[in-house]
Amino acid sequence: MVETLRCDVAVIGGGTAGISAERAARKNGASTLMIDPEFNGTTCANVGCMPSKLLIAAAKEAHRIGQAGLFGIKVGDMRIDGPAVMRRVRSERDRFARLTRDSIAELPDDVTLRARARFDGPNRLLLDDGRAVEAKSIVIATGSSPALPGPFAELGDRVITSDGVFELEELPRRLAVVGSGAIGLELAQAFARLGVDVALFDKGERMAKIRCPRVHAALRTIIETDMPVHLGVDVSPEADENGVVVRWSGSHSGEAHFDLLLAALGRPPQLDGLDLEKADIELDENGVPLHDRATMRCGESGIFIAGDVASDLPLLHEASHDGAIAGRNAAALPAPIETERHVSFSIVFTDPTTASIGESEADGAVTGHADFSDQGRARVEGRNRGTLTLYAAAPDGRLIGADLVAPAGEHLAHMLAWAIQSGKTASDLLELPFYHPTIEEGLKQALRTICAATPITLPQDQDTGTPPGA
Ligand SMILES: Cc1cc2nc3c(=O)[nH]c(=O)nc-3n(C[C@H](O)[C@H](O)[C@H](O)COP(=O)(O)OP(=O)(O)OC[C@H]3O[C@@H](n4cnc5c(N)ncnc54)[C@H](O)[C@@H]3O)c2cc1C
Ligand SMILES: NC(=O)c1ccc[n+]([C@@H]2O[C@H](COP(=O)([O-])OP(=O)(O)OC[C@H]3O[C@@H](n4cnc5c(N)ncnc54)[C@H](O)[C@@H]3O)[C@@H](O)[C@H]2O)c1
Repeated sequence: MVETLRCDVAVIGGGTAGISAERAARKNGASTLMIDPEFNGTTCANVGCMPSKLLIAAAKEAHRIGQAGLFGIKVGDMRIDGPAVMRRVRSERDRFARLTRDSIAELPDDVTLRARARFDGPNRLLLDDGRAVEAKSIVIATGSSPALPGPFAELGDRVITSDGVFELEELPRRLAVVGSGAIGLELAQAFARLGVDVALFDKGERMAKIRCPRVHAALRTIIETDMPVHLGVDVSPEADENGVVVRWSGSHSGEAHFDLLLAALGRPPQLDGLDLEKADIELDENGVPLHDRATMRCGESGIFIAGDVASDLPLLHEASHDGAIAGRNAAALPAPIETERHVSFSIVFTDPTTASIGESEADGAVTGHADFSDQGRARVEGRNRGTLTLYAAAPDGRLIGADLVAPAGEHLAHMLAWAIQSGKTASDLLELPFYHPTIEEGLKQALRTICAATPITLPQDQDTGTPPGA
């Protein structure tokens, strides 16, 4: 006889989205169970956001020291101690991971189930420990995992993904990075700035899904100062006695030798083994349950989805928001509440920072540009590289999106995302104070272009001149 556990809301997956869903469901009065085979802390803490930012922090430091000469400061020979760099990445990473595990350990005892779950019906799950769970509603929060297609997988120990890269004891001498999305770009630049001989490849023509050609061209120029970039190429990797030989063809062709290949080829949702055919929900062409982003509900069912597995915006803050929405609505079934979603934005932690916010050059959108190569504060700091394109709706001049690669880009991206979500126009922003001398002043150029291109007026009570270097 199968032991069957019962609850109001069962959550499959104990990562960021699952933890948030369980918390929201319990807060809304539901009895909950959260199921995960490991409860090993989140992807973000173990192999995602945090270790990648730790590696980038080391690279940034090395780069800054390398730039010291620009300011007349002589620092002598810099030596990068690769094993020490990787040790700090891991020890700080382990601390973050431990904190996420501690927060799971603090949950009431009867909430967590250490097992792998699969559907046995729309309201029933089977666990790999032989037990079953019956729930009024179920939240799928199983995350995503790195893609490693055939020719890459065949490289054996000569290929790594983001799951293994932070375990390297030593920095490789020569590294091929295939995939110029967020993961590939961030890690390629970090390793290059730590002295690794890196080359970056992508079958596509656009890095980090940047929409504006002008911003993309600036990004490419910046990345090419750190490494060769091969876009629009088919990559054929092959293991040899010294490492990996990479041959490429397409927009151009060539061959080069590396010690290791980092595959950053996307992260498909983790749906294998969930037996979704028994869940009685509709799937899209990629097998992802169709769902409404306002409720995270799958059709009219009692099943909800949250985080990377939903394949909407595989980002940490979205996973956490998805989870809160799904958990609350799973508890509120059958009366889900619609939530207006945040303006979308993604920040890629290159130096300078790359970001895409909101919508792009939709029909009739007006664009404004700002260039940071001669911007005052950026020049003062020797960080004067990058450009920004703002998109505004015509004819009202309401800001709808932006693409940028710019110094202080993560802060500009937040300001712009908040302004867009608040429905501000270019003119509204120009009425706000801009401190001098700051990187933020660089925005004025783009905002003024938008005012000039739309019927909205430049604010009458503001100076339209520019302080030195603004
Ligand atoms: C290298 C890297 C860098 C990143 N950097 C950033 C960044 O800077 N900013 C940002 O916003 N995002 C970043 N991300 C993305 C971010 O980490 C993810 O969007 C986020 O962690 C997804 O959370 P999740 O809850 O969906 O998945 P996870 O945290 O992976 O949780 C999924 C859980 O489901 C469990 N599970 C799977 N199958 C089953 C099953 N059948 N039964 C039970 N449990 C199951 C797994 O064990 C896992 O614990 C990065 C990702 C990577 C890889
Ligand atoms: N800073 C951040 O917020 C951050 C950082 C890292 C990751 N992430 C999240 O993780 C997700 C996954 O990141 P990712 O970079 O792996 O995926 P991605 O989908 O962003 O990029 C994958 C890239 O690999 C290329 N590619 C795929 N197959 C290829 C092949 N066979 N040969 C050559 N190129 C190939 C694609 O053209 C694409 O440019 C991102 O979508 C992002 O949401 C976010």
